Amino acid sequence: MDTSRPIIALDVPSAQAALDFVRLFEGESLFVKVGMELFYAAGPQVVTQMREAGHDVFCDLKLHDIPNTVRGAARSLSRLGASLLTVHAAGGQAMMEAALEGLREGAGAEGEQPSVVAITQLTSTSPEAMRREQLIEVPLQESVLNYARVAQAAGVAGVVCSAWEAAAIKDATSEDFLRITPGIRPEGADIGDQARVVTPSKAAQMASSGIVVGRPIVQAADPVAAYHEIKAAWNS
Ligand SMILES: O=C(O)c1cc(=O)[nH]c(=O)n1[C@@H]1O[C@H](COP(=O)(O)O)[C@@H](O)[C@H]1O
Repeated sequence: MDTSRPIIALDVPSAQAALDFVRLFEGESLFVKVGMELFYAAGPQVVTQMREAGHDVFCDLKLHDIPNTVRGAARSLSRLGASLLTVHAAGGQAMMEAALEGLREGAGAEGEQPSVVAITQLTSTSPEAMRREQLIEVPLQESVLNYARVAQAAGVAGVVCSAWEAAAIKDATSEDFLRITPGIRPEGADIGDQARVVTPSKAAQMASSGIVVGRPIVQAADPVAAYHEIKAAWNS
């Protein structure tokens, strides 16, 4: 999994819009994220279409339900050819273990399976909102670290977090436990609904294993130029 490429969040409303977008990159292999908006509009085949167009796919459906249901969902998703799949750590260790079982069942003994990464605290969640709405009294980083430890105990490949928490997670888990970080904004870019944001170059210094970038690329006047600028900063 080549995470020297920023993962582009393809938050667009149709398969056609997704295909039109990746065609702008003329032969360059991208790492794209198919999230709820695109997956629910275009169906599972959009993942296959992206694979056939030569791109790696992060399937971001943030599974969060009882273990049996998540196991079935993961089984259904296992053969699409995605490299990464998200679940919510808040669903618990048994739920994350069930996701891994479902993937194994769906892929068969030899089949390639996506790596599972667990959402910790969404990057749109501020420390104040976490305290007020989730009634979590410890500092936000403690909550994220707790989810990371539970995710590691479940056997998943890593977590999704803000770059602000990446170094502490690396220390609390291991170097190879993935820290995928959305909430990326180039200097001066509109933050929008994100709460915990970091620039691409700072994310690299802060021990992120991979960055996820949506609007700063997808809604840029020149998405190819924006992508290459962010990629250069991330790899600097
Ligand atoms: O799982 C994710 O990718 C995710 C987790 C998280 O905590 N925060 C977060 O922003 N994301 C996703 O990352 C992308 C960020 O998009 P932009 O804010 O447009 O860069 C969106 O597709 C979100 O769904």
